[in-house]
Amino acid sequence: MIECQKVYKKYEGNEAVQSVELEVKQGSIYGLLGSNGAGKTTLLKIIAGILKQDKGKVSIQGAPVFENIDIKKKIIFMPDTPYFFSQYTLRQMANFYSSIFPNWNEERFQKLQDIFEIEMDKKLHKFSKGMKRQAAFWLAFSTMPDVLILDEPFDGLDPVMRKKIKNIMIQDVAEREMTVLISSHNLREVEDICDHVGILHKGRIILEKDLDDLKSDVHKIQIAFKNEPQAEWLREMKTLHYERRGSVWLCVVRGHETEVKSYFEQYEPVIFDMLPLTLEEIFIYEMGEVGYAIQNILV
Ligand SMILES: Nc1ncnc2c1ncn2[C@@H]1O[C@H](COP(=O)(O)OP(=O)(O)OP(=O)(O)O)[C@@H](O)[C@H]1O
Repeated sequence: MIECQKVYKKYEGNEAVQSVELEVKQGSIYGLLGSNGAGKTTLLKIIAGILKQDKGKVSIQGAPVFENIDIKKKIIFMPDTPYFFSQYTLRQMANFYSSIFPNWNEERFQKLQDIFEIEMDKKLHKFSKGMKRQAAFWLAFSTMPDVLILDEPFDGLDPVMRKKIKNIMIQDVAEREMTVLISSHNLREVEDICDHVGILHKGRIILEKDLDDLKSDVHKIQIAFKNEPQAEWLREMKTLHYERRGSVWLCVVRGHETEVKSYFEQYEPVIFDMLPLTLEEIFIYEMGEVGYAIQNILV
C-alpha cells in the first residue's frame, strides 16, 4: 500500500532522510517513532506527496504520489499543527473538504457531532489547540480516506478524546481497511493501536517490527536452581540481557516460547517464571543490542 524504496532527502547540507525503506500494508497501523529531528516530518511529507524526495521511490496503491491528484484525493495528511482558513468555521471547512474529496461522507460528518465537543458554526481560529485537533480529525474521518498520515496527532488532546479518536481509527481500519501511518516521539502514545513500528534515527530506519512478533518472541525469565549449572549455561540461548539477584537469575531471551521453556527446564530449576515484557522493555533490550539509546521515545 505505502512503499518507500531508498528514499533520500537533503536540506542545505543536512541529510534529513537517508535511504529509507518502509512498507505499510493495507489495513495496517504503522507507528513511526523517533526523537526530535530524526526526520519523521520530512518522511511523512514525502510520503504524502508534499515534498519531493531527492532520490528513491515512493508509492501509494502502486502509484507515485508527488503531483498525483487522483491519489491525493484518497489521502489525508494531518500536520503537527492543523491548518484551517483563518476566518472559516468548521461547517465552512467541511464544505471546502466536500468539494475536494470525492468520498466526503456528509452523513458521517453529522454523526460525528456526538463524538466531538466543538461547535460547528464558530470560527476555528477561536478554538484551543486540542479543539483544533479535534476539528482536524472530524474533517479527516469524514473524507473516508484510504490512507491517513498523521504527524504527532495526539498532541494537545485529553485522554478521553484520544481514546475516542483511536477507537474511530481502529473501526475504520477494521471495517474498510484504511491504512494509517502515525509519527510520534513517544512509544507509549501509540503502542495500543499500532501493529507495526519503525524507529527512525538520524534519517535512517534502524528497527522495524511487527508488534505481535516482537511480543511473542521475547521473554523475561526468572529462574533459580538447587544446583547451579555450569558457568556457560546460557550460551545456547539468544540472550538479550541477564543479571543475577541473589540466587535468582533474571534473563531476557529471544525464541519460541516452547523452545525457551524446554531449554530452561533441562536444568531442573526450583523457580521458573516466564514473565511478559512491556513493549518499552523489549525496545530497550532490542536497541541495546544494536547499540542505540532510545530513551527519548520512551518518555
Ligand atoms: N525546511 C527545512 N530546511 C532545512 N532543514 C530542515 C527543514 N525541515 C527540517 N529540517 C532538518 O531536517 C532534519 C529532520 O527534521 P524533521 O522535522 O523531519 O524531524 P522530526 O523527526 O519530525 O523532528 P520533531 O520530532 O522534532 O518534529 C532536522 O535536522 C531538521 O533541522
